[in-house]
Amino acid sequence: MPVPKAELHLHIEGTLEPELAFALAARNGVTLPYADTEALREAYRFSDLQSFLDLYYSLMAVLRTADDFTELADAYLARAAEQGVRHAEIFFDPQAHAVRGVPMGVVVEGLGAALDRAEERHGISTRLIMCFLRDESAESAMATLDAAKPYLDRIIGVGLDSAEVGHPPAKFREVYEEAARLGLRRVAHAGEEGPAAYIREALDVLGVERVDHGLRCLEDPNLVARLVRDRVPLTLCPLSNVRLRAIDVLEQHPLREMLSAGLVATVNSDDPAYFGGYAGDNFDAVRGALGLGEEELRTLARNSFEASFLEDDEERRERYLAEVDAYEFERS
Ligand code: HPA
Ligand SMILES: [Zn+2]
Repeated sequence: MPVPKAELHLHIEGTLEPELAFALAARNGVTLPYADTEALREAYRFSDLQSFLDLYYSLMAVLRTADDFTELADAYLARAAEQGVRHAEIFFDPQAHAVRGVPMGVVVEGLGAALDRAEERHGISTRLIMCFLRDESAESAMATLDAAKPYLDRIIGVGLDSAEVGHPPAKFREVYEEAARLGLRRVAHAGEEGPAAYIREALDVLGVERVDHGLRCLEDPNLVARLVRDRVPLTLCPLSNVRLRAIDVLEQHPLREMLSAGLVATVNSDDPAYFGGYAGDNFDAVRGALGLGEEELRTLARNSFEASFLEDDEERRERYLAEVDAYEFERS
């Protein structure tokens, strides 16, 4: 069994495997512009974030009913469990569904049905975080937050994703202020393709508690010092970074330097159906490419639970951490 871990950066729509996409397309009478799953996989060659997002949004056309979302989440949880995931904080993109006429309630109820039985079926505790699309307007984000109000018993926080450059965090100041008033946790993608200044802005203006990606913090030593001092976790996604060309090859991923610098780095899968691997695959890939040792892997696993939003269940967090401490790595 792989090392126990929490997954903190996972877009549920990015877990849509080609086989399920075609099955849902057939069920819902949607025609996909690909002959078969193989032809679809051929399209998974990305040059940057936008080239991925174009495909990611277009494939969502197959997700129509609450059952579709239940099936999607259940398939993810089954795969995650095989890879040692014990706790998952799952993103979803309500605006990408609302524009297609699939309302918030359908998405949340559908995902919720899978999450409700995740513990029993897959041994995974879960939380749900809704993301705003940063290339849409702040007004649209605010309307989305409003639409989520009947479902806040199921949603623990807000995030910010989609095309980063040209859409700095400050655009969403009021939305995040309102989210804070509602008692929601706050995270945001920053420093994936955008500059280190966006990471600072996410901290200063949006009050985020965790930074998704945060890769480019290394360009600003003062920012790194601050992230270390305040123990702000970064949810890194190594295979994603290679597929979206944020870095050239995995061997050049700065994860090891980040750990040495004392950053609370975590390893996650982002959009595993598109980027070549789930959480455990990301651990294995960095272990191989960077030659990480047992203590570094244990630190990554511990960090994932420490960075998780399990404050309402500290007993569980302690239990997971004890599992990590007791874990015996296979020598390779
Ligand atoms: O990797 C990502 N970055 C930004 N937005 C996203 N939406 C899904 N995946 C991503
Ligand atoms: Zn992401």
